[in-house]
Amino acid sequence: MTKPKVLISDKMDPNAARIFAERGCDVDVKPGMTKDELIACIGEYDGLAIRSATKVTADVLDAATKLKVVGRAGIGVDNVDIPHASSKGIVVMNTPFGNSITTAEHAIALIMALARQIPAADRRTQAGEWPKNDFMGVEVTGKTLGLIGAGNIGSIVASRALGLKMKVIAYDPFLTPERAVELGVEKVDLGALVERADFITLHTPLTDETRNILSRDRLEKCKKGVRIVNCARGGLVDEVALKDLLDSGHIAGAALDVFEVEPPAKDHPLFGTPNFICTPHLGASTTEAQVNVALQVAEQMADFLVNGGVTNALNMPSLSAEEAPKLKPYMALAEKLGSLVGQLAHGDLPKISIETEGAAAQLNQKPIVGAVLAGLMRRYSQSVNMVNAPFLARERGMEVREIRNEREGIYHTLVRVTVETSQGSRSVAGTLFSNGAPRLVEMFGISIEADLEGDMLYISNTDMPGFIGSVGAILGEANINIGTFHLGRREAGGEAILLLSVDSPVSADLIDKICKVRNVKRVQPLKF
Ligand SMILES: NC(=O)c1ccc[n+]([C@@H]2O[C@H](COP(=O)([O-])OP(=O)(O)OC[C@H]3O[C@@H](n4cnc5c(N)ncnc54)[C@H](O)[C@@H]3O)[C@@H](O)[C@H]2O)c1
Ligand SMILES: O=C(O)[C@H](O)COP(=O)(O)O
Repeated sequence: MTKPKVLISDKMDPNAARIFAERGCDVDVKPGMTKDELIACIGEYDGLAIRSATKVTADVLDAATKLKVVGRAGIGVDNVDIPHASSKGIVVMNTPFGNSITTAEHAIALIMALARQIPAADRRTQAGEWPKNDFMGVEVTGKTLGLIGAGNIGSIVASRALGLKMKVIAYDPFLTPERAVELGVEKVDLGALVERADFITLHTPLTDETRNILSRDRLEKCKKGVRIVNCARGGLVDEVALKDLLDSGHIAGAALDVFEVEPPAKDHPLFGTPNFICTPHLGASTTEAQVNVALQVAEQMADFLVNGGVTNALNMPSLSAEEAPKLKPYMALAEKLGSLVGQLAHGDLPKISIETEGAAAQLNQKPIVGAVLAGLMRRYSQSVNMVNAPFLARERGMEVREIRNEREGIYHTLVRVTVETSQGSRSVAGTLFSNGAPRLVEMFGISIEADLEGDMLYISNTDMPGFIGSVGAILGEANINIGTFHLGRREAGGEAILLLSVDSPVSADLIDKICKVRNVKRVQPLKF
Protein backbone atom coordinates (compact mmCIF):
# COMPACT_ATOMS: atom_id res chain seq x y z
CA MET A 1 0.00 0.00 0.00
CA THR A 2 1.39 3.44 -0.89
CA LYS A 3 1.95 5.73 2.07
CA PRO A 4 -0.25 8.83 2.38
CA LYS A 5 1.71 11.98 1.58
CA VAL A 6 1.45 15.06 3.79
CA LEU A 7 2.64 18.62 3.26
CA ILE A 8 3.40 20.90 6.23
CA SER A 9 3.18 24.36 4.68
CA ASP A 10 3.60 26.59 7.76
CA LYS A 11 6.22 26.87 10.46
CA MET A 12 5.35 24.05 12.82
CA ASP A 13 7.05 22.33 15.73
CA PRO A 14 9.23 19.44 14.38
CA ASN A 15 7.20 16.96 16.45
CA ALA A 16 4.53 17.14 13.72
CA ALA A 17 6.88 15.78 11.02
CA ARG A 18 8.16 13.13 13.43
CA ILE A 19 4.64 11.90 14.26
CA PHE A 20 3.61 11.79 10.59
CA ALA A 21 6.67 9.67 9.76
CA GLU A 22 6.14 7.38 12.77
CA ARG A 23 2.47 6.85 11.84
CA GLY A 24 3.25 5.75 8.29
CA CYS A 25 3.00 8.97 6.25
CA ASP A 26 5.54 10.51 3.89
CA VAL A 27 5.97 14.13 4.90
CA ASP A 28 7.39 17.25 3.23
CA VAL A 29 8.01 20.42 5.24
CA LYS A 30 7.89 23.57 3.08
CA PRO A 31 6.94 26.63 5.14
CA GLY A 32 6.73 30.04 3.48
CA MET A 33 5.66 28.97 -0.02
CA THR A 34 3.92 31.48 -2.24
CA LYS A 35 0.35 30.72 -3.26
CA ASP A 36 1.51 29.80 -6.79
CA GLU A 37 4.11 27.41 -5.39
CA LEU A 38 1.47 25.80 -3.19
CA ILE A 39 -0.95 25.45 -6.13
CA ALA A 40 1.83 23.90 -8.22
CA CYS A 41 2.62 21.15 -5.72
CA ILE A 42 -0.61 20.52 -3.76
CA GLY A 43 -1.84 17.91 -6.27
CA GLU A 44 0.73 15.42 -4.89
CA TYR A 45 -0.61 15.42 -1.33
CA ASP A 46 -3.27 13.55 0.65
CA GLY A 47 -2.95 15.83 3.67
CA LEU A 48 -2.09 19.49 4.25
CA ALA A 49 -1.00 20.64 7.74
CA ILE A 50 -1.17 24.40 8.31
CA ARG A 51 -1.22 27.21 10.86
CA SER A 52 -2.69 30.63 10.04
CA ALA A 53 -0.25 31.73 7.33
CA THR A 54 -1.31 29.32 4.56
CA LYS A 55 -4.50 30.50 2.90
CA VAL A 56 -6.44 27.42 1.79
CA THR A 57 -8.61 29.19 -0.76
CA ALA A 58 -10.90 27.72 -3.42
CA ASP A 59 -8.18 27.83 -6.11
CA VAL A 60 -5.75 25.94 -3.83
CA LEU A 61 -8.45 23.33 -3.11
CA ASP A 62 -9.30 23.02 -6.80
CA ALA A 63 -5.67 22.17 -7.54
CA ALA A 64 -5.61 19.63 -4.68
CA THR A 65 -6.82 16.65 -6.67
CA LYS A 66 -5.75 14.00 -4.11
CA LEU A 67 -6.28 15.99 -0.93
CA LYS A 68 -8.36 14.28 1.75
CA VAL A 69 -7.67 16.35 4.85
CA VAL A 70 -6.58 19.82 5.91
CA GLY A 71 -5.34 19.96 9.51
CA ARG A 72 -5.01 23.27 11.35
CA ALA A 73 -2.41 23.21 14.14
CA GLY A 74 -4.39 25.74 16.15
CA ILE A 75 -7.94 26.96 16.54
CA GLY A 76 -9.02 29.55 13.96
CA VAL A 77 -9.89 28.18 10.52
CA ASP A 78 -10.83 31.44 8.86
CA ASN A 79 -7.89 30.89 6.49
CA VAL A 80 -9.61 27.76 5.10
CA ASP A 81 -12.55 27.89 2.69
CA ILE A 82 -14.50 25.22 4.58
CA PRO A 83 -17.64 25.25 2.37
CA HIS A 84 -15.44 24.70 -0.70
CA ALA A 85 -13.46 21.97 1.08
CA SER A 86 -16.76 20.31 2.08
CA SER A 87 -18.09 20.48 -1.45
CA LYS A 88 -14.92 18.73 -2.62
CA GLY A 89 -15.16 16.09 0.12
CA ILE A 90 -12.07 17.27 2.01
CA VAL A 91 -12.14 16.95 5.80
CA VAL A 92 -11.04 20.07 7.71
CA MET A 93 -9.88 19.55 11.29
CA ASN A 94 -8.37 21.79 13.96
CA THR A 95 -6.92 21.38 17.46
CA PRO A 96 -9.43 23.29 19.56
CA PHE A 97 -7.69 23.18 22.95
CA GLY A 98 -3.92 22.90 22.40
CA ASN A 99 -3.16 26.63 22.54
CA SER A 100 -6.05 27.92 24.71
CA ILE A 101 -4.06 28.33 27.95
CA THR A 102 -1.23 30.07 26.11
CA THR A 103 -3.61 32.50 24.39
CA ALA A 104 -5.47 33.21 27.61
CA GLU A 105 -2.12 33.94 29.28
CA HIS A 106 -1.28 36.34 26.44
CA ALA A 107 -4.54 38.20 27.06
CA ILE A 108 -3.69 38.47 30.77
CA ALA A 109 -0.15 39.62 29.87
CA LEU A 110 -1.61 42.37 27.67
CA ILE A 111 -4.04 43.43 30.43
CA MET A 112 -1.05 43.82 32.75
CA ALA A 113 1.05 45.53 30.09
CA LEU A 114 -1.74 48.06 29.54
CA ALA A 115 -2.35 48.60 33.27
CA ARG A 116 1.32 49.44 33.86
CA GLN A 117 2.29 50.75 30.36
CA ILE A 118 5.22 48.35 30.38
CA PRO A 119 6.25 48.55 26.67
CA ALA A 120 6.49 52.37 26.62
CA ALA A 121 8.25 52.48 30.00
CA ASP A 122 10.70 49.85 28.79
CA ARG A 123 11.37 51.70 25.52
CA ARG A 124 12.14 55.00 27.20
CA THR A 125 14.20 53.51 30.02
CA GLN A 126 16.36 51.57 27.55
CA ALA A 127 16.77 54.78 25.54
CA GLY A 128 18.60 56.28 28.53
CA GLU A 129 15.70 58.17 30.15
CA TRP A 130 14.44 57.63 33.69
CA PRO A 131 10.78 58.63 33.21
CA LYS A 132 9.61 57.61 36.68
CA ASN A 133 6.86 60.25 36.82
CA ASP A 134 5.31 59.54 33.41
CA PHE A 135 3.95 56.07 34.01
CA MET A 136 1.30 56.11 36.70
CA GLY A 137 -0.49 52.79 36.33
CA VAL A 138 -3.72 51.27 37.63
CA GLU A 139 -4.29 48.17 39.77
CA VAL A 140 -6.39 45.38 38.29
CA THR A 141 -7.57 44.21 41.73
CA GLY A 142 -11.24 45.07 42.17
CA LYS A 143 -11.62 46.20 38.55
CA THR A 144 -14.32 44.77 36.26
CA LEU A 145 -13.20 42.64 33.33
CA GLY A 146 -15.76 42.29 30.51
CA LEU A 147 -15.30 39.15 28.43
CA ILE A 148 -16.84 39.12 24.96
CA GLY A 149 -16.96 35.36 24.29
CA ALA A 150 -16.67 32.85 27.12
CA GLY A 151 -15.68 29.67 25.30
CA ASN A 152 -12.42 27.80 25.85
CA ILE A 153 -10.10 30.79 25.98
CA GLY A 154 -12.59 33.22 27.54
CA SER A 155 -13.21 30.76 30.40
CA ILE A 156 -9.50 30.42 31.12
CA VAL A 157 -9.10 34.20 31.08
CA ALA A 158 -12.00 34.38 33.54
CA SER A 159 -10.35 31.94 35.95
CA ARG A 160 -7.02 33.80 35.79
CA ALA A 161 -8.71 37.19 36.20
CA LEU A 162 -10.65 35.93 39.23
CA GLY A 163 -7.28 34.86 40.65
CA LEU A 164 -6.14 38.47 40.17
CA LYS A 165 -9.20 39.51 42.21
CA MET A 166 -11.00 41.11 39.28
CA LYS A 167 -14.78 40.97 38.95
CA VAL A 168 -15.65 39.20 35.71
CA ILE A 169 -18.73 39.88 33.58
CA ALA A 170 -19.32 38.08 30.29
CA TYR A 171 -21.34 38.56 27.14
CA ASP A 172 -21.82 35.33 25.19
CA PRO A 173 -25.28 34.40 23.85
CA PHE A 174 -24.35 30.71 24.17
CA LEU A 175 -23.26 30.92 27.81
CA THR A 176 -25.84 29.17 29.99
CA PRO A 177 -26.66 30.62 33.43
CA GLU A 178 -25.37 27.37 35.00
CA ARG A 179 -22.03 27.64 33.18
CA ALA A 180 -21.74 31.29 34.19
CA VAL A 181 -22.16 30.26 37.84
CA GLU A 182 -19.59 27.49 37.37
CA LEU A 183 -17.11 29.99 35.89
CA GLY A 184 -17.81 32.55 38.61
CA VAL A 185 -18.79 35.22 36.09
CA GLU A 186 -21.88 37.39 35.74
CA LYS A 187 -23.68 36.95 32.42
CA VAL A 188 -24.65 40.33 30.98
CA ASP A 189 -25.75 41.76 27.65
CA LEU A 190 -23.31 43.63 25.45
CA GLY A 191 -24.73 47.04 26.34
CA ALA A 192 -24.20 46.46 30.06
CA LEU A 193 -20.75 45.00 29.45
CA VAL A 194 -19.42 48.06 27.63
CA GLU A 195 -20.96 50.42 30.19
CA ARG A 196 -19.50 48.57 33.20
CA ALA A 197 -16.14 47.11 32.19
CA ASP A 198 -12.79 48.69 33.11
CA PHE A 199 -11.03 46.15 30.88
CA ILE A 200 -12.58 44.36 27.90
CA THR A 201 -11.08 41.26 26.28
CA LEU A 202 -12.46 39.60 23.15
CA HIS A 203 -12.58 35.81 22.67
CA THR A 204 -15.01 35.07 19.83
CA PRO A 205 -14.43 33.79 16.33
CA LEU A 206 -14.86 36.30 13.50
CA THR A 207 -18.33 35.69 12.06
CA ASP A 208 -20.96 37.84 10.38
CA GLU A 209 -22.37 38.49 13.87
CA THR A 210 -19.11 39.31 15.61
CA ARG A 211 -17.49 41.39 12.85
CA ASN A 212 -17.11 44.92 14.21
CA ILE A 213 -18.72 43.86 17.51
CA LEU A 214 -16.82 46.75 19.09
CA SER A 215 -18.00 49.26 16.50
CA ARG A 216 -17.42 53.01 16.80
CA ASP A 217 -20.86 53.36 18.38
CA ARG A 218 -20.13 50.63 20.99
CA LEU A 219 -16.66 51.98 21.69
CA GLU A 220 -18.16 55.42 22.33
CA LYS A 221 -20.59 53.84 24.83
CA CYS A 222 -17.73 52.19 26.75
CA LYS A 223 -16.96 53.47 30.23
CA LYS A 224 -14.46 56.35 30.02
CA GLY A 225 -10.95 55.04 30.71
CA VAL A 226 -11.63 51.51 29.48
CA ARG A 227 -8.71 49.35 28.32
CA ILE A 228 -9.32 46.90 25.46
CA VAL A 229 -7.47 43.69 24.54
CA ASN A 230 -8.05 41.66 21.36
CA CYS A 231 -6.24 38.32 21.13
CA ALA A 232 -8.98 36.66 19.11
CA ARG A 233 -9.39 37.86 15.54
CA GLY A 234 -8.83 41.10 13.65
CA GLY A 235 -12.07 42.64 12.46
CA LEU A 236 -13.81 42.37 15.86
CA VAL A 237 -12.86 45.95 16.77
CA ASP A 238 -13.16 49.06 14.56
CA GLU A 239 -9.45 49.96 14.32
CA VAL A 240 -9.97 53.52 13.09
CA ALA A 241 -12.50 54.33 15.82
CA LEU A 242 -10.13 52.79 18.35
CA LYS A 243 -7.40 55.20 17.22
CA ASP A 244 -9.75 58.22 17.44
CA LEU A 245 -10.99 57.28 20.92
CA LEU A 246 -7.44 56.61 22.20
CA ASP A 247 -6.46 60.06 20.89
CA SER A 248 -9.45 61.69 22.59
CA GLY A 249 -8.63 59.91 25.87
CA HIS A 250 -12.03 58.18 26.04
CA ILE A 251 -10.20 54.84 25.80
CA ALA A 252 -7.21 54.67 28.16
CA GLY A 253 -5.37 51.87 26.39
CA ALA A 254 -5.68 49.18 23.76
CA ALA A 255 -3.67 46.05 22.98
CA LEU A 256 -4.06 44.12 19.74
CA ASP A 257 -2.47 40.78 18.95
CA VAL A 258 -4.55 40.47 15.78
CA PHE A 259 -5.42 42.89 12.98
CA GLU A 260 -8.06 43.16 10.32
CA VAL A 261 -5.32 42.78 7.69
CA GLU A 262 -2.24 40.78 8.70
CA PRO A 263 0.45 41.86 8.59
CA PRO A 264 -0.90 45.40 8.92
CA ALA A 265 0.36 48.19 6.65
CA LYS A 266 3.50 49.95 7.91
CA ASP A 267 1.49 53.20 8.23
CA HIS A 268 -1.41 51.60 10.15
CA PRO A 269 -3.28 54.45 11.91
CA LEU A 270 -2.80 52.88 15.34
CA PHE A 271 0.98 52.64 15.10
CA GLY A 272 2.64 55.27 17.28
CA THR A 273 -0.59 56.08 19.16
CA PRO A 274 0.14 56.60 22.89
CA ASN A 275 -1.23 53.80 25.08
CA PHE A 276 -1.46 51.42 22.14
CA ILE A 277 0.39 48.09 22.36
CA CYS A 278 0.58 45.36 19.76
CA THR A 279 2.12 41.96 19.13
CA PRO A 280 2.36 40.14 15.79
CA HIS A 281 -0.33 37.44 16.30
CA LEU A 282 1.66 35.81 19.09
CA GLY A 283 -1.32 34.53 21.10
CA ALA A 284 -0.45 30.88 20.48
CA SER A 285 3.32 31.29 20.39
CA THR A 286 4.71 29.39 23.33
CA THR A 287 6.83 26.28 23.19
CA GLU A 288 4.18 24.36 25.10
CA ALA A 289 1.29 25.36 22.86
CA GLN A 290 3.21 24.75 19.65
CA VAL A 291 4.26 21.27 20.78
CA ASN A 292 0.64 20.55 21.79
CA VAL A 293 -0.92 21.62 18.50
CA ALA A 294 1.81 20.03 16.35
CA LEU A 295 1.48 16.66 18.09
CA GLN A 296 -2.29 16.82 18.04
CA VAL A 297 -2.70 17.81 14.41
CA ALA A 298 -0.23 15.19 13.21
CA GLU A 299 -1.88 12.47 15.30
CA GLN A 300 -5.38 13.42 14.10
CA MET A 301 -4.38 13.65 10.43
CA ALA A 302 -2.34 10.43 10.44
CA ASP A 303 -5.17 8.63 12.24
CA PHE A 304 -7.55 9.77 9.51
CA LEU A 305 -5.26 8.99 6.58
CA VAL A 306 -4.10 5.62 7.91
CA ASN A 307 -7.06 4.31 9.98
CA GLY A 308 -10.05 6.42 8.95
CA GLY A 309 -10.48 7.90 12.47
CA VAL A 310 -11.98 11.39 12.50
CA THR A 311 -11.32 13.76 15.42
CA ASN A 312 -12.10 17.48 15.68
CA ALA A 313 -13.37 17.72 12.12
CA LEU A 314 -15.31 20.87 11.38
CA ASN A 315 -17.20 19.47 8.42
CA MET A 316 -18.00 15.89 9.38
CA PRO A 317 -18.91 13.90 12.50
CA SER A 318 -16.14 12.49 14.70
CA LEU A 319 -15.22 8.85 14.35
CA SER A 320 -12.71 7.33 16.77
CA ALA A 321 -10.00 4.93 15.64
CA GLU A 322 -11.80 2.25 17.74
CA GLU A 323 -15.13 2.96 16.04
CA ALA A 324 -13.67 3.16 12.53
CA PRO A 325 -13.08 -0.60 11.97
CA LYS A 326 -16.52 -1.43 13.44
CA LEU A 327 -18.26 1.12 11.25
CA LYS A 328 -16.33 0.41 8.07
CA PRO A 329 -18.45 -2.56 6.89
CA TYR A 330 -21.63 -0.63 7.78
CA MET A 331 -20.45 2.29 5.73
CA ALA A 332 -19.82 -0.03 2.77
CA LEU A 333 -23.34 -1.51 3.20
CA ALA A 334 -24.92 1.93 3.64
CA GLU A 335 -23.19 3.30 0.56
CA LYS A 336 -24.36 0.33 -1.55
CA LEU A 337 -27.95 0.70 -0.33
CA GLY A 338 -27.84 4.44 -1.01
CA SER A 339 -26.42 3.79 -4.44
CA LEU A 340 -29.13 1.18 -5.18
CA VAL A 341 -32.04 3.50 -4.32
CA GLY A 342 -30.26 6.39 -6.03
CA GLN A 343 -29.99 4.41 -9.27
CA LEU A 344 -33.55 3.13 -9.10
CA ALA A 345 -35.42 6.28 -8.04
CA HIS A 346 -36.80 8.61 -10.67
CA GLY A 347 -36.50 12.39 -10.44
CA ASP A 348 -35.65 14.28 -7.31
CA LEU A 349 -35.34 12.64 -3.91
CA PRO A 350 -36.97 15.07 -1.53
CA LYS A 351 -37.27 12.74 1.49
CA ILE A 352 -34.94 10.02 2.68
CA SER A 353 -35.16 8.00 5.84
CA ILE A 354 -32.32 5.88 7.11
CA GLU A 355 -33.37 3.28 9.61
CA THR A 356 -31.05 1.09 11.65
CA GLU A 357 -32.17 -2.00 13.53
CA GLY A 358 -30.42 -4.27 16.07
CA ALA A 359 -26.61 -3.94 16.27
CA ALA A 360 -26.52 -1.17 13.64
CA ALA A 361 -28.73 1.02 15.85
CA GLN A 362 -26.14 0.95 18.63
CA LEU A 363 -23.46 2.57 16.49
CA ASN A 364 -22.60 6.17 15.71
CA GLN A 365 -25.29 6.94 13.09
CA LYS A 366 -23.67 9.95 11.43
CA PRO A 367 -21.10 8.02 9.36
CA ILE A 368 -23.84 5.56 8.28
CA VAL A 369 -26.08 8.44 7.22
CA GLY A 370 -23.16 10.14 5.43
CA ALA A 371 -22.38 6.92 3.54
CA VAL A 372 -26.03 6.39 2.48
CA LEU A 373 -26.20 9.95 1.18
CA ALA A 374 -22.87 9.57 -0.59
CA GLY A 375 -24.10 6.42 -2.36
CA LEU A 376 -27.42 8.05 -3.15
CA MET A 377 -25.90 11.14 -4.69
CA ARG A 378 -23.21 9.40 -6.67
CA ARG A 379 -25.66 9.57 -9.57
CA TYR A 380 -25.22 13.37 -9.53
CA SER A 381 -21.48 13.50 -8.97
CA GLN A 382 -18.62 11.02 -8.90
CA SER A 383 -16.69 13.17 -6.41
CA VAL A 384 -19.33 12.89 -3.71
CA ASN A 385 -18.19 11.31 -0.43
CA MET A 386 -19.22 11.16 3.24
CA VAL A 387 -17.92 14.67 3.87
CA ASN A 388 -19.68 16.54 1.10
CA ALA A 389 -22.79 14.33 0.86
CA PRO A 390 -24.71 15.84 3.83
CA PHE A 391 -23.74 19.29 2.57
CA LEU A 392 -24.94 18.51 -0.98
CA ALA A 393 -28.14 16.96 0.39
CA ARG A 394 -28.86 20.15 2.32
CA GLU A 395 -28.06 22.23 -0.75
CA ARG A 396 -30.60 20.21 -2.74
CA GLY A 397 -33.22 20.68 -0.03
CA MET A 398 -33.43 16.97 0.83
CA GLU A 399 -35.12 16.05 4.08
CA VAL A 400 -33.10 13.36 5.84
CA ARG A 401 -34.62 11.38 8.71
CA GLU A 402 -32.78 8.99 10.99
CA ILE A 403 -34.66 6.21 12.78
CA ARG A 404 -33.03 3.87 15.30
CA ASN A 405 -34.58 0.69 16.55
CA GLU A 406 -32.26 -1.10 18.93
CA ARG A 407 -34.47 -4.20 19.09
CA GLU A 408 -33.38 -6.93 16.64
CA GLY A 409 -35.84 -8.00 13.95
CA ILE A 410 -35.27 -11.19 11.94
CA TYR A 411 -31.74 -9.99 11.26
CA HIS A 412 -29.17 -9.35 13.99
CA THR A 413 -28.35 -6.08 12.26
CA LEU A 414 -30.12 -4.17 9.50
CA VAL A 415 -29.93 -0.88 7.62
CA ARG A 416 -32.99 0.22 5.66
CA VAL A 417 -33.11 3.18 3.27
CA THR A 418 -36.44 4.58 2.16
CA VAL A 419 -36.87 7.32 -0.40
CA GLU A 420 -40.07 9.16 -1.05
CA THR A 421 -40.49 10.48 -4.54
CA SER A 422 -43.48 11.85 -6.41
CA GLN A 423 -44.17 8.22 -7.36
CA GLY A 424 -44.43 6.93 -3.81
CA SER A 425 -42.05 5.44 -1.33
CA ARG A 426 -39.42 2.81 -2.15
CA SER A 427 -37.18 1.06 0.34
CA VAL A 428 -34.24 -1.32 0.32
CA ALA A 429 -32.57 -3.04 3.27
CA GLY A 430 -29.34 -4.89 3.90
CA THR A 431 -27.47 -6.74 6.61
CA LEU A 432 -23.90 -7.80 7.35
CA PHE A 433 -22.61 -11.35 7.51
CA SER A 434 -20.43 -12.20 10.51
CA ASN A 435 -17.31 -11.59 8.35
CA GLY A 436 -18.55 -8.05 7.65
CA ALA A 437 -19.67 -8.76 4.05
CA PRO A 438 -22.68 -6.61 3.08
CA ARG A 439 -25.80 -8.31 1.72
CA LEU A 440 -29.01 -6.92 0.27
CA VAL A 441 -31.97 -8.68 1.93
CA GLU A 442 -35.03 -6.72 0.89
CA MET A 443 -36.15 -4.58 -2.02
CA PHE A 444 -39.44 -2.69 -2.04
CA GLY A 445 -40.77 -4.98 0.70
CA ILE A 446 -39.85 -8.16 -1.22
CA SER A 447 -37.28 -10.52 0.31
CA ILE A 448 -34.32 -11.04 -2.01
CA GLU A 449 -30.72 -11.87 -1.17
CA ALA A 450 -27.90 -10.48 -3.27
CA ASP A 451 -24.40 -9.03 -3.25
CA LEU A 452 -24.38 -5.59 -4.80
CA GLU A 453 -21.21 -5.77 -6.84
CA GLY A 454 -20.01 -4.72 -10.29
CA ASP A 455 -22.42 -4.56 -13.23
CA MET A 456 -25.94 -5.69 -12.43
CA LEU A 457 -29.37 -5.70 -14.00
CA TYR A 458 -32.60 -5.06 -12.16
CA ILE A 459 -35.78 -6.37 -13.76
CA SER A 460 -39.28 -6.07 -12.37
CA ASN A 461 -42.01 -8.22 -13.87
CA THR A 462 -45.12 -10.20 -13.16
CA ASP A 463 -44.27 -13.66 -11.94
CA MET A 464 -44.89 -16.24 -14.72
CA PRO A 465 -43.35 -19.48 -16.03
CA GLY A 466 -40.69 -19.19 -18.76
CA PHE A 467 -39.64 -15.66 -17.92
CA ILE A 468 -36.18 -16.58 -16.57
CA GLY A 469 -35.40 -18.65 -19.67
CA SER A 470 -36.32 -15.75 -21.98
CA VAL A 471 -34.03 -13.29 -20.18
CA GLY A 472 -31.21 -15.84 -19.96
CA ALA A 473 -31.51 -16.56 -23.69
CA ILE A 474 -31.31 -12.86 -24.66
CA LEU A 475 -28.18 -12.33 -22.57
CA GLY A 476 -26.63 -15.62 -23.73
CA GLU A 477 -27.16 -14.73 -27.42
CA ALA A 478 -25.34 -11.43 -26.76
CA ASN A 479 -22.51 -13.39 -25.14
CA ILE A 480 -23.12 -11.78 -21.74
CA ASN A 481 -22.24 -14.11 -18.94
CA ILE A 482 -24.51 -14.10 -15.88
CA GLY A 483 -22.51 -14.20 -12.63
CA THR A 484 -25.26 -14.42 -10.02
CA PHE A 485 -29.03 -14.66 -10.27
CA HIS A 486 -31.41 -13.62 -7.49
CA LEU A 487 -35.20 -13.79 -7.53
CA GLY A 488 -37.87 -12.48 -5.22
CA ARG A 489 -41.63 -12.11 -5.46
CA ARG A 490 -44.45 -10.72 -3.41
CA GLU A 491 -46.65 -13.76 -4.07
CA ALA A 492 -46.99 -16.48 -6.73
CA GLY A 493 -48.13 -14.84 -9.96
CA GLY A 494 -47.67 -11.35 -8.43
CA GLU A 495 -45.02 -8.63 -8.51
CA ALA A 496 -41.55 -10.14 -8.90
CA ILE A 497 -37.99 -8.86 -9.10
CA LEU A 498 -34.84 -10.27 -10.61
CA LEU A 499 -31.33 -9.07 -9.82
CA LEU A 500 -28.54 -10.36 -12.02
CA SER A 501 -24.84 -9.72 -11.87
CA VAL A 502 -23.28 -9.74 -15.31
CA ASP A 503 -19.64 -9.99 -16.37
CA SER A 504 -19.95 -7.11 -18.86
CA PRO A 505 -22.21 -4.07 -19.13
CA VAL A 506 -25.56 -4.56 -20.87
CA SER A 507 -26.12 -2.28 -23.90
CA ALA A 508 -29.19 -0.06 -24.34
CA ASP A 509 -30.32 -2.22 -27.32
CA LEU A 510 -30.27 -5.32 -25.18
CA ILE A 511 -32.20 -3.55 -22.42
CA ASP A 512 -34.85 -2.64 -25.00
CA LYS A 513 -35.01 -6.28 -26.04
CA ILE A 514 -35.51 -7.46 -22.44
CA CYS A 515 -38.16 -4.76 -21.91
CA LYS A 516 -40.16 -6.40 -24.69
CA VAL A 517 -40.30 -9.78 -22.93
CA ARG A 518 -43.90 -10.45 -21.90
CA ASN A 519 -44.86 -9.11 -18.45
CA VAL A 520 -41.62 -7.17 -17.94
CA LYS A 521 -42.35 -3.82 -16.28
CA ARG A 522 -38.93 -2.27 -15.92
CA VAL A 523 -35.31 -3.06 -16.75
CA GLN A 524 -32.55 -0.99 -15.22
CA PRO A 525 -28.78 -1.52 -15.43
CA LEU A 526 -26.98 -0.93 -12.12
CA LYS A 527 -23.32 -0.38 -11.29
CA PHE A 528 -21.60 -0.78 -7.91
N1 LIG B 1 -4.28 35.28 18.91
C1 LIG B 1 -4.08 34.02 18.73
O1 LIG B 1 -3.00 33.58 18.39
C2 LIG B 1 -5.19 33.06 18.97
C3 LIG B 1 -4.91 31.79 19.49
C4 LIG B 1 -5.95 30.90 19.70
C5 LIG B 1 -7.24 31.27 19.39
N2 LIG B 1 -7.48 32.48 18.86
C6 LIG B 1 -8.84 32.90 18.55
O2 LIG B 1 -9.55 33.13 19.76
C7 LIG B 1 -10.93 33.00 19.54
C8 LIG B 1 -11.60 32.21 20.64
O3 LIG B 1 -11.12 30.91 20.67
P1 LIG B 1 -11.78 29.80 21.61
O4 LIG B 1 -10.93 28.62 21.53
O5 LIG B 1 -12.10 30.36 22.94
O6 LIG B 1 -13.12 29.54 20.83
P2 LIG B 1 -14.45 28.89 21.40
O7 LIG B 1 -15.21 28.43 20.24
O8 LIG B 1 -14.15 27.93 22.49
O9 LIG B 1 -15.21 30.13 22.05
C9 LIG B 1 -15.77 31.15 21.29
C10 LIG B 1 -16.91 31.71 22.09
O10 LIG B 1 -17.45 32.80 21.38
C11 LIG B 1 -18.84 32.81 21.61
N3 LIG B 1 -19.53 33.62 20.63
C12 LIG B 1 -19.85 33.27 19.35
N4 LIG B 1 -20.55 34.28 18.77
C13 LIG B 1 -20.65 35.25 19.70
C14 LIG B 1 -21.24 36.54 19.69
N5 LIG B 1 -21.87 37.00 18.61
N6 LIG B 1 -21.14 37.29 20.79
C15 LIG B 1 -20.49 36.83 21.90
N7 LIG B 1 -19.93 35.62 21.97
C16 LIG B 1 -20.00 34.84 20.87
C17 LIG B 1 -19.21 31.36 21.53
O11 LIG B 1 -20.44 31.08 22.15
C18 LIG B 1 -18.06 30.71 22.25
O12 LIG B 1 -18.36 30.52 23.62
C19 LIG B 1 -11.05 32.37 18.14
O13 LIG B 1 -11.32 33.37 17.21
C20 LIG B 1 -9.67 31.85 17.87
O14 LIG B 1 -9.38 31.77 16.51
C21 LIG B 1 -6.49 33.39 18.66
O1 LIG C 1 -6.45 30.44 15.95
C1 LIG C 1 -5.34 30.17 16.39
O2 LIG C 1 -5.04 29.04 16.82
C2 LIG C 1 -4.36 31.27 16.52
O3 LIG C 1 -4.75 32.36 15.77
C3 LIG C 1 -2.93 30.87 16.30
O4 LIG C 1 -2.49 31.10 15.00
P1 LIG C 1 -1.00 30.65 14.60
O5 LIG C 1 -0.97 29.18 14.64
O6 LIG C 1 -0.77 31.16 13.24
O7 LIG C 1 -0.08 31.25 15.60
